[in-house]
Amino acid sequence: MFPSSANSFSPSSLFSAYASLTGFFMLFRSMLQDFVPVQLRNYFSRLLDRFLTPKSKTLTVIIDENFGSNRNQVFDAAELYLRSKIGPETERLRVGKTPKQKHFTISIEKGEEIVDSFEGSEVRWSFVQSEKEKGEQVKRHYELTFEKKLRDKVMTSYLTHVVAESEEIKRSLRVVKLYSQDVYVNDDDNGCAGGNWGCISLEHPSTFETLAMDPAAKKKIIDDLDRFLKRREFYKRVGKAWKRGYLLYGPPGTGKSSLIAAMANYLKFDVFDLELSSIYDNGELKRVLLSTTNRSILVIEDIDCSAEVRDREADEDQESKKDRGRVTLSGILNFIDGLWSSFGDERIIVFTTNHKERLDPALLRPGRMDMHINMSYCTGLGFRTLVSNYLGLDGLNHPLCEEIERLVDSTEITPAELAEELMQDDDTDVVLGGVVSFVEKRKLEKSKDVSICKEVVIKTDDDEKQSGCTSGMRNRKKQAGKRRGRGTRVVNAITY
Ligand SMILES: Nc1ncnc2c1ncn2[C@@H]1O[C@H](COP(=O)(O)OP(=O)(O)OP(=O)(O)O)[C@@H](O)[C@H]1O
Ligand SMILES: [Mg+2]
Repeated sequence: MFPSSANSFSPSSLFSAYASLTGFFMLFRSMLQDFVPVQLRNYFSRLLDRFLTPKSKTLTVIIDENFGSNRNQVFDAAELYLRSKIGPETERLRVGKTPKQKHFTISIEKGEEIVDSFEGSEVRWSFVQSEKEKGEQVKRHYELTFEKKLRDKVMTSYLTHVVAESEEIKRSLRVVKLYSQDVYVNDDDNGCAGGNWGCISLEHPSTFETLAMDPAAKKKIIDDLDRFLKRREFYKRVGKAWKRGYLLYGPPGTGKSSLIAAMANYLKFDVFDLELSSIYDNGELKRVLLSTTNRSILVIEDIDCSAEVRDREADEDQESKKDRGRVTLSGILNFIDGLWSSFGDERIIVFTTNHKERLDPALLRPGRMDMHINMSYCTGLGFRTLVSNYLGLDGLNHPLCEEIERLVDSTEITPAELAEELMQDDDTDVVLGGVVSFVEKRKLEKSKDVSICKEVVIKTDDDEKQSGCTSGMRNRKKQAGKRRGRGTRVVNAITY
């Protein structure tokens, strides 16, 4: 039927060979359709495909936007993670912003590819979005492509890394909230948790960089916070609630509230500002505290000014008389390290006071508050930080700064007072000249004050006892100026 050699091919013989071959395949196909079941036919067709299609060395993982009826956590994590991987080779991006967002949100456009490397291996991401059909929702997914041999590494370590990194990014983008019982706004769009707390965004600009404080003490606090965050497993192992307590004490205007804001901005923890005087009794305290959220800082300012929590023995007497309708120190201690302390995770509790000596020893006993931080009068180094904050100046570069630092070191003057002086004029020389006269005047006043105090020492003590708390926290702040210059000089000391 076929010619024996290539030389003997003629157009007519070729045509007849082609016709008979085609006839054979048509006959074979109709026999196949008539006698071979469809499943077997499909099987052979797939087998043939497998042998004929060249083998791919890569694997592509599809990450859909939704997982069942829920959002797919890996998709959301990839969306955030890939924002940080957008490089100069990307040609099309999407940008957007809601009225409440502070920053633009940038994401990759469909069809764009991003190359990422992880422990020396390369993976490729691309974003795919289906065209919108009538009545259908747009479907979006990421395709993650990598060499097949990397399958285990990508599916375990790499995806875990993507999720962890995205959590970190989320944390850094988070807007910190300030919760209070006195605020009636509770804007869910703003990410406020429910409960009986009102909430606004914490716009306090204080950070550890802007805080005028002894650098060593500042570092100790930052290290302590870092250690606390990393110790989830440790707290579990030793059977302790994952909490940390700080007692901030020192004269008015030395930065206690600023330090709390700096902590919140550093950790991206919300702040719950608890005004004890607005709480009716221990029962309400319990309800209020239980509605606080994880990763938060509970602040009780001027703890010495809550008369009920100054003396626990008196509390106990009162309790025995079934005197209800007030918050007691025992009620608070129960939440610090009593049975109720184990509620929630990653909680920080901060108490502030201007009069540590007036606190109940039960509050001060070792282990109750983990760190006692003395926020004291400004030091020369602290002044240098203020100069950089307020004048944008390296203190070493101005001839007056050295003199002021020396003066500040030997005078009891608060960072708040110096901050006020540093805002008096736009001209740096005028401002610093003003600071010199202000500090010198204070020094003089102080030396006169000491001689007067020596004469009327008993009266002054009484005054001190009566002043602080009875006038209430807010009034006390107004009095702060009058009481400037009192107290011992311990510079930002920390005790555990
Ligand atoms: N250590 C500091 N570093 C930088 N700025 C400070 C510092 N201390 C005070 N200030 C400035 O003074 C203002 C008042 O300080 P802050 O409210 O933090 O003091 P406080 O110790 O909480 O006072 P009070 O005991 O009256 O509550 C701050 O807004 C800030 O501008
Ligand atoms: Mg304060």
